Amino acid sequence: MRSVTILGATGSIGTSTLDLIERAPDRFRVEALTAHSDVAGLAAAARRTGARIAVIGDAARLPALREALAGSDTEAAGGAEAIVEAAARGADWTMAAIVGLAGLRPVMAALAAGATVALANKEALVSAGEIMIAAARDAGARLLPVDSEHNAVFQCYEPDPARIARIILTASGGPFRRASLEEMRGVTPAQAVKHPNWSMGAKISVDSATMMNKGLELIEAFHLFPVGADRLDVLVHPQSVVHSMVEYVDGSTLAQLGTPDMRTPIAHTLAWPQRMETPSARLDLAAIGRLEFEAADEVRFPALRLARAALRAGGARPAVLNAANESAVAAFLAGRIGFLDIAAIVEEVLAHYEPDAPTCLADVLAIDAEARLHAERRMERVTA
Ligand SMILES: NC(=O)C1=CN([C@@H]2O[C@H](COP(=O)(O)OP(=O)(O)OC[C@H]3O[C@@H](n4cnc5c(N)ncnc54)[C@H](OP(=O)(O)O)[C@@H]3O)[C@@H](O)[C@H]2O)C=CC1
Ligand SMILES: CC(=O)[C@@H](O)[C@H](O)COP(=O)(O)O
Ligand SMILES: [Mn+2]
Repeated sequence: MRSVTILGATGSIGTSTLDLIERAPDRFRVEALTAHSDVAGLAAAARRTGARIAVIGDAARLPALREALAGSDTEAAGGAEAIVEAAARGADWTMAAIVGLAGLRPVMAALAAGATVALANKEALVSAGEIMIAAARDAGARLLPVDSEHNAVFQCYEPDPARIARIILTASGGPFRRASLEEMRGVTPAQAVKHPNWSMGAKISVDSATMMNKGLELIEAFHLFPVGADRLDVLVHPQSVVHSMVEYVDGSTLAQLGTPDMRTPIAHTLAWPQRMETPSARLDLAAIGRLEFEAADEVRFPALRLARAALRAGGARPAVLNAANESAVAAFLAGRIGFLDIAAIVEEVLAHYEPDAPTCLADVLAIDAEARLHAERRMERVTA
């Protein structure tokens, strides 16, 4: 029986992971579940799975969690530090599905404990790339990619960069794939979170709409698959059926296909190196009929250009890009700035804040905090 921990258990990835685990109670035992504010969702999941500990990040909600878990065998804890401690308990397999840089310290703690970490939380790897990869290597921990594109590449990847010509990340193009810049100017948060193919949390849905998601994924791929930035490409594929491709020097291109259901890549990391059954709908290519592909447009989607530049520049640029983007997306979702302001704010922060490359986790956290202050100052100007 394998022990599992789910960081971000109440979110879109977290609940898909729980769904798989709860279908196979004889194979998995839940060590820890964490959430930020959703006490009811966390307590219900802990009761269903018999989790050893449930942690709520917002410490003010710990009394409510204790009450919701009264009479159960699950221990309750609260606060950001308690999430890090839960991650460090060293489950056999840990799902990293906290959204944003808030997930970085828990991921690093899980890696330091030598866990196998299934990584959905791309923002952590984007910001702390080299530091996280080195930490995993030093602890003998394993990072398995959950993000659908990276999981697809992982399934097609022969780890010899000399054999790989290109890694091609597919992108749906998001809800505004065909929209003009003028049309995008006035879109609302409700329109932006309506992804055409995937059901996901609000932040990543907005990232898909700006295509910053694909930019973050380029940086994520750079760290997971060391073939060099020049061999990473993006291709728009509106159906999200081909999840990504690896082109080899002999002209072979391998792709992984499936219906857009994250339970498939999650199950791949949960059972790896074996396979397990999932309830994901099977692919019916005859019913789909045709698959379409087109080039990405970095003029209408400047976030992609900014992320590519940050990837090429390296150093602190990806951490600054990510922090500014997280701040701007939160402001957009709160109705404080417009949709096109997101990339504009990120570009301005990148232009005015150029710290040295981080060499440790504390550096990454400091750069992240400072970049958010820069973004906040600029957003105050936009909204004044
Ligand atoms: N959804 C998807 O299909 C995919 C997601 N990803 C990545 O996976 C990650 C999770 O995405 P998704 O599941 O969509 O996000 P959701 O917003 O649905 O869920 C986020 C989870 O993180 C918790 N959380 C939020 N803020 C904090 C915080 N400050 N401290 C601790 N926990 C926190 C939430 O708790 P609470 O519910 O209490 O707020 C929730 O459990 C993201 O990095 C995303 O980019 C990658 C590929 C696909
Ligand atoms: C499910 C998943 O992995 C998301 O990252 C998804 O890829 C988002 O779709 P976009 O291709 O629109 O960014
Ligand atoms: Mn993805």
